[in-house]
Amino acid sequence: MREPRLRPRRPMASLTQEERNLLRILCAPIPTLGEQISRLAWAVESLWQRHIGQRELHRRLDALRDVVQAGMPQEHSAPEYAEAGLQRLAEATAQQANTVDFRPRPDGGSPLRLAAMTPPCQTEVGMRFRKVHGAANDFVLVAEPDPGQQWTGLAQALCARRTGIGADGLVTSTLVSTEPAVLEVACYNADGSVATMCGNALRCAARCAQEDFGLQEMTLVMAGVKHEAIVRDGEVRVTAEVGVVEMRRLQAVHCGRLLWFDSAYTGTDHVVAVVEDVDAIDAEAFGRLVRHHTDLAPVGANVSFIQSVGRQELKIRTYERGVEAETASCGSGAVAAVVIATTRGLVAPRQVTVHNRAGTPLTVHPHAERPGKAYWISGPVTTAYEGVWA
Ligand SMILES: N[C@H](CCC[C@H](N)C(=O)O)C(=O)O
Repeated sequence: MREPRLRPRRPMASLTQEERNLLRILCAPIPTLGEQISRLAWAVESLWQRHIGQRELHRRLDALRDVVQAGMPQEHSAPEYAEAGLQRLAEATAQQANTVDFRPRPDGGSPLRLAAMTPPCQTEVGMRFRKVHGAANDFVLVAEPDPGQQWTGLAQALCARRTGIGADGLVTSTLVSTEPAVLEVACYNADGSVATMCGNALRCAARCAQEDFGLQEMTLVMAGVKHEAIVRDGEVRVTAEVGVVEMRRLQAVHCGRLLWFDSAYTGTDHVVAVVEDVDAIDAEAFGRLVRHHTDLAPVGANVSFIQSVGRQELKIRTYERGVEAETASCGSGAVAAVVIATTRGLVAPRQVTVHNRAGTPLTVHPHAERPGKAYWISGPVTTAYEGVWA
């Protein structure tokens, strides 16, 4: 009988890491019944956390939303609410537009005559402009513009930071009547798109109307919507209308955590997320991703991150659609932030100070006659310089 040839045993130390791992698995002691039960319990628990837990979380959030909605007017929870809201806003807009008197005035002060009286923007050397900013949201403002001018391409050229004047947007302002004082104001984003509402642009237009015509109180019509404006004590305030508000409009993942964005229409589209620390957010990169979120397609939205920093105080950062960058402040965004913060119970429905990147806070307070439907946005406006675009 042949002797079995025994291979010399390799000492453990000479085994490779892979072999050692394999050995550990093969030689693992059979788990006791107790261990088997606890492993099963662990698997069930992690399954619950991952799937059922999420569902439970959503159930609780929905229940919470039901509680919040129970306190809201009945119509807000109906599915038709969003559509009805849009309809109401469209009607209100049409109505408001109709009430602006563009007809020639009996005293002969027709809009045309007024425009002829005011300094036209075109000079022999080029187009006169002012560089104005409302809490560092900066604009090229053209007063009494040429009515035949096409603005899309020109807005892009003027707003270009390296090759133009550089601004977040272009504002044109035309005096329509003096009694009552009404101006037609248009705002174009830096990419040439039309902004249907821009709180800071309106504030800048009001300041320039005060400089040009001595007006202190006036109506500004932007995209067919009337806004009240008051220039007083170094502050300029304008009104913003609030349309549809939708809580938990969309969800996005930030640093592995789910973040809800609520939306509020304040003349233009805004989505707002409440975060613990606005400074820890890359508002430019994350804002851009959310702005292009499929749930917001095709128009997208302005994206704000807000933080509660005390009683009636919020901190905000805003990525602006059309500027396609983070801006230093945003008026309609501040209103959207206050609307959402009020709905979520972070602030009371009174005046709120909104601290922005500019370090020049805007204050937002409910319109006394239309609480919940309109807000005042106040803050300073500065004319940096004037020039001629040749
Ligand atoms: N900065 C503006 C908002 C501009 C909105 C614009 N980016 C748009 O939605 O097209 C403000 O002070 O209200």
